[in-house]
Amino acid sequence: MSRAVLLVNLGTPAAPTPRAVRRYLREFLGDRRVVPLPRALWLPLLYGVIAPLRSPQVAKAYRGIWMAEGSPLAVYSRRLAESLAREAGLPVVLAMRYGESDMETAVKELLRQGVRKLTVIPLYPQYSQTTTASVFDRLTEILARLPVQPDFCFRSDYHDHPAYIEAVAGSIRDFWKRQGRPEKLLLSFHGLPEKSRRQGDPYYDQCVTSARLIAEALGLGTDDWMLVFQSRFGPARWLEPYCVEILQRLPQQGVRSVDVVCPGFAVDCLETLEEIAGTNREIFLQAGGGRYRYIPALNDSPRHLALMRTLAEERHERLA
Ligand SMILES: C=CC1=C(C)c2cc3[nH]c(cc4nc(cc5[nH]c(cc1n2)c(C)c5CCC(=O)O)C(CCC(=O)O)=C4C)c(C)c3C=C
Ligand SMILES: [Fe+2]
Ligand SMILES: [Fe+2]
Repeated sequence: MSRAVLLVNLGTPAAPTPRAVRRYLREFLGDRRVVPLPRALWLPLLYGVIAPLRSPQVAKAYRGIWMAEGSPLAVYSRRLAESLAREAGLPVVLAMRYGESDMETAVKELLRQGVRKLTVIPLYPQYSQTTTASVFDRLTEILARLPVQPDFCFRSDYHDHPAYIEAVAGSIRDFWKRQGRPEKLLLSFHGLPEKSRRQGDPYYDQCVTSARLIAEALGLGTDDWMLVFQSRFGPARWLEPYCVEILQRLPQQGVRSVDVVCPGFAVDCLETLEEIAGTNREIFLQAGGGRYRYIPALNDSPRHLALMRTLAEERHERLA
């Protein structure tokens, strides 16, 4: 029986224009897993206020990071999938949860090619109901409508996998070898409403574990690093500490140089390139900081490729 790997990432607007961003935000923020408010309350607000008001400003942010081949999230995800296909010697398909390269087309195409054993790897190292669970829901929704279903293995998370910890720690080590160490390393993860954590989402705990394991692998002391959360959305309380607040405070505490790494992002995207590498640098320097560096995501590096191979092969063994 033929095997294949399906990598799934979040998805991104088709173009850095208000129109394309509006369409993307409607689909993404219209997902109940992302915003679990009553539809009758949320959809009019999303369609009537949030998407129209937010789109022009977010499109401008995308324009600042757009690459010749497209949105960084799509470009790096595609390159990673292509390299994995070459190295692993089996079909690897990339799909997106929202927007172009939809999951349904990808799954149907693999089945048409005779694939009967499918390893699904959402490109989210830490599980959350807003990301991983939404991919699972969509996958099973697609399979539920098919006459024949493949065996499938679903990688719910890899937050403490030694190959993941080593890939991230190794890339930080490489960076420091070339450019020297900072006074403090910030490990910044995408935020989530605090309420999700209270309701049992394991995301926060997994971020804490990943951060601790990465710091341990680097041999860092407690004062050398800090876990923070970025990309807050809306007025509710999100996971703390907020990255922006820490960056404002650190210079007052005598910390002049920081490096920021985002281990929860498999590839660079709007939230790392525009927010962390762009806006937050200005915030730190304005607050009196001296040197601010962003350490890139794993992207299509050999380290990321090795990690993906390990994850793909482990799952295949179980299915064999
Ligand atoms: C309720 C809102 C949001 C939740 C919850 C959320 C969780 C979440 N998101 C990621 C990863 C990414 N998010 C990205 C962009 C993005 N996220 C939100 C909102 C929520 N995210 C919005 C509205 C946007 C779009 C930009 C904006 O309008 O500010 C991206 C980048 C996409 C890209 O095209 O580059 C990623 C990646 C995780 C991991 C997560 C929960 C853990
Ligand atoms: Fe997000
Ligand atoms: Fe953002």
